[in-house]
Amino acid sequence: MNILIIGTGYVGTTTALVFAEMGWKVTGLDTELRKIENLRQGLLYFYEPGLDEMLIKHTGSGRLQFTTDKAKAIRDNDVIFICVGTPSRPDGSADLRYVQQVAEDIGEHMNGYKLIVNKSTVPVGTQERVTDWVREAQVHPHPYDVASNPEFLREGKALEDALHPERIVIGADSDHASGLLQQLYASINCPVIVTSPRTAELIKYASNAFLAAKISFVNELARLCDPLEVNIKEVALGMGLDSRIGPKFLQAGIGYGGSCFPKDVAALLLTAQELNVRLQVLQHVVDVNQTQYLYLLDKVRNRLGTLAHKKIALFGLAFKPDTDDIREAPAVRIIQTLLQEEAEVRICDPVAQLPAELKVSSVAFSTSPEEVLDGADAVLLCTEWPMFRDLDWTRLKDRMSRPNLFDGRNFLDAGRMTELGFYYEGIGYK
Ligand SMILES: NC(=O)c1ccc[n+]([C@@H]2O[C@H](COP(=O)([O-])OP(=O)(O)OC[C@H]3O[C@@H](n4cnc5c(N)ncnc54)[C@H](O)[C@@H]3O)[C@@H](O)[C@H]2O)c1
Ligand SMILES: O=c1ccn([C@@H]2O[C@H](COP(=O)(O)OP(=O)(O)O[C@H]3O[C@H](CO)[C@@H](O)[C@H](O)[C@H]3O)[C@@H](O)[C@H]2O)c(=O)[nH]1
Repeated sequence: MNILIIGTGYVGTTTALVFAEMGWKVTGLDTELRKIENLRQGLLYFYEPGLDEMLIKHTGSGRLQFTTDKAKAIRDNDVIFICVGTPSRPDGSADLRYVQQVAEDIGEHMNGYKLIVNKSTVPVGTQERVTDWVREAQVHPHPYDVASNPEFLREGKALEDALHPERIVIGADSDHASGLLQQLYASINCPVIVTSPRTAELIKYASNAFLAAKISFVNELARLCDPLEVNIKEVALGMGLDSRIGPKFLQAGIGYGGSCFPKDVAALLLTAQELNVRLQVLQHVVDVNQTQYLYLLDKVRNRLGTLAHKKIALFGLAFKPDTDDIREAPAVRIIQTLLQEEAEVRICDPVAQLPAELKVSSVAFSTSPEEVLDGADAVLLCTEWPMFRDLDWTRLKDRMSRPNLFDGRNFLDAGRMTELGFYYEGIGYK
């Protein structure tokens, strides 16, 4: 079977590489020529550890090629994975315009049986809509199946997650389609759930919503830990050892960001609203997350008084370590609020870049921690890049005007930082 991956973003590129690694012949298709030209030369246009080596390996092995020629790519391949973006519309619903475009392209150019697999995160019922869009665009009636195969990889760990997933979910309404998909994934050793497309689509949203809920739960609890003078990290450790709870996603901080949780939680809430079902827990998950970064800023204000004309350094811009992605990053919201309050902001991140709207005179950017700390009234740690733990904090302290350290990820050792002479506050952790 030849595989076509449509959309060469995080998910598409990783999926293409993983199938090439499994020995399949894979083509990556995108509308953006610049991305395709880079990928052909073995160059990634985003930062994701491990992907570049694998890209060079497989563009060289001849198992992986990239193109912008959709008609030929659709004709030449039997299995087509849709990996395009499904961004939020202003009302929070998932914008399916790219999925629809791809479905129509497939319908128009198909020349025989195709297995169309949707990997993008899409609302329940999308498999049926894709089936219709393909049929309506067909020039000649060719047979096809549409299956759902949601992706669970994390940015920063994309390759590891895609090569060693904890489960594969296949939503198909034909044995032929689910059989082909199981054959494609045969060399991956993990539980495979074969279910209906609607169930598969909901499993994806439910998983992200639950993980987001874990984070908001622990974040809210961290706010209680502060006045109780209890350490949230120890509470989370004690809770997480119960296998029914588990230790992961109990790290309190400034809230979740990224291209998935905020968008997918919003889309699930909208689906429920359309069906007159109230998802009250999930609504509260959003409310907590939207105020969590402000909680850190309250701490800074309590310490410094007004933020106007204060020099505030931020360590970390990306929504999490090991990525340059700043979509919905809490750090960006923090910077916007600091600017509204007329603070002077300096930011250090090893790979993420400032977005155009933050390239203003009161914002300075550097990859050097020393530089951003010069004369600072406070430093706010927003992304737990390992490099921030390994810094010579004693030396850094001397560069600051006042050694105030607000750790938005509870990443540094509070005791050690206090011993070094910092005023240290984390989230539910001192
Ligand atoms: N980023 C993640 O970690 C992650 C993980 C799991 C699931 N998802 C989901 O997977 C989907 C893709 O996410 P992503 O982060 O890879 O998106 P992305 O924005 O990085 O990439 C999407 C790609 O699709 C291309 N594209 C758009 N329309 C096209 C068309 N008509 N034909 C060909 N290419 C087209 C774009 O140019 C872009 O390169 C989303 O639904 C997302 O929610 C993302
Ligand atoms: O204990 C935790 C764990 C995470 N986060 C934050 O949560 C956000 C999301 O982190 P993570 O889930 O690691 O990254 P994503 O790449 O957004 O991956 C999520 O979203 C993807 C897209 O749907 C899914 O495929 C993944 O399974 C799901 O983990 C980040 O801002 C983290 O800082 C916390 O605040 N506390």
